Amino acid sequence: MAGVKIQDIRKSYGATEVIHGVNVDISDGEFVALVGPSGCGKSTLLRMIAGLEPINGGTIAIGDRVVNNLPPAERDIAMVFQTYALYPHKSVAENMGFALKVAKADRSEIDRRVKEAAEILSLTEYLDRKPRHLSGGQRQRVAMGRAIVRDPQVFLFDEPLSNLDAKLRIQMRTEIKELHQRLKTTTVFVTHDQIEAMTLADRIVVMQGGRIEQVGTPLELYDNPANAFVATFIGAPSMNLLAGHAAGGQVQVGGRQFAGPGGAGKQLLGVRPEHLILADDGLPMEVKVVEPTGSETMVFLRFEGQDVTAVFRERHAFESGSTVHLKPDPDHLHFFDAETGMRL
Ligand SMILES: Nc1ncnc2c1ncn2[C@@H]1O[C@H](COP(=O)(O)OP(=O)(O)OP(=O)(O)O)[C@@H](O)[C@H]1O
Repeated sequence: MAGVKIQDIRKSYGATEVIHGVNVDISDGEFVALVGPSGCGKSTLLRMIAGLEPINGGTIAIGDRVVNNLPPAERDIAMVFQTYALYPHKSVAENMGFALKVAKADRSEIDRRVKEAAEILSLTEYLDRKPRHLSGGQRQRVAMGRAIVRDPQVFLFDEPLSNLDAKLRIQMRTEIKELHQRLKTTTVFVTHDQIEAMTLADRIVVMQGGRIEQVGTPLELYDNPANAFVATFIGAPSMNLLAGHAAGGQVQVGGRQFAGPGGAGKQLLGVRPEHLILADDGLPMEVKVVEPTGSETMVFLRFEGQDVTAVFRERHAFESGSTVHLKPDPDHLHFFDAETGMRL
């Protein structure tokens, strides 16, 4: 096994630079998720680790080998794609063993490894089937099986769950997590789904516009987002950002004062939906839509021209159009500079 060290990596397509000097140090055995909105460069970064895209600057090392100029086959990695990329005319067993066959491994060794991977992934009874006779989840497992049999130093996943329906996605997410707990192979997992990143990863790299916004454990990002972008990207529903004005150590929002971080001028008061409390001295907000999910009540509101979301553990039957008073929990406030978005 091996870690992955990414140092000052740059990537351009023609004259346009799309990755602007990225640094990430992934430990041996760690599960790291790359997240960010569409076009932020996460797939490009993954493909550079895989050797599928040339690098324009910086170095990538897997273990103690700099791999910049090594072709994919010599990097000791295995990649699982969104489309699974299975051979339609080969059986599950042939798909899973193909890379070993190409590498001229012994027939008995291939059989042994394929059987072992099939066992881990509950695919044993499907080994003779063709991919078209499998469900989406089973195909996904074959794609993972193909990666496992090679026993690589690093697994690279490029949005592997995005073709599955919601229920299967959650099931496969758990399977991937169990697999990682069992094999402890260093993993880099690209997704645009922050929940997937939160639930799977040891650490998350949040990207935007070809740059890293923040790297941290899921709860570090949730509790201490470095800026307003990370604050709203991590967590669903998103953190509310209320326009405020800072002076004399206080931040004024809607005529109420909150103990702030200091400074003067425009600031954003960040509060997560679960940290809005019903209170008579709360901020007056207009109820737009109420969504009861059974386990909780999600409420969409308007406050001084801004959209606000609140989530309650209890059931509430608020009338649409009515006014409720909600107070940001003083123990869970976040403040950001309104101009730069940086945490204060
Ligand atoms: N072959 C290419 N030629 C030119 N520009 C490209 C090429 N491939 C990607 N890009 C650009 O590079 C940037 C990063 O793309 P990338 O696919 O890595 O983003 P992403 O974060 O993975 O997005 P998505 O979630 O939509 O897949 C985008 O602006 C994209 O338009």
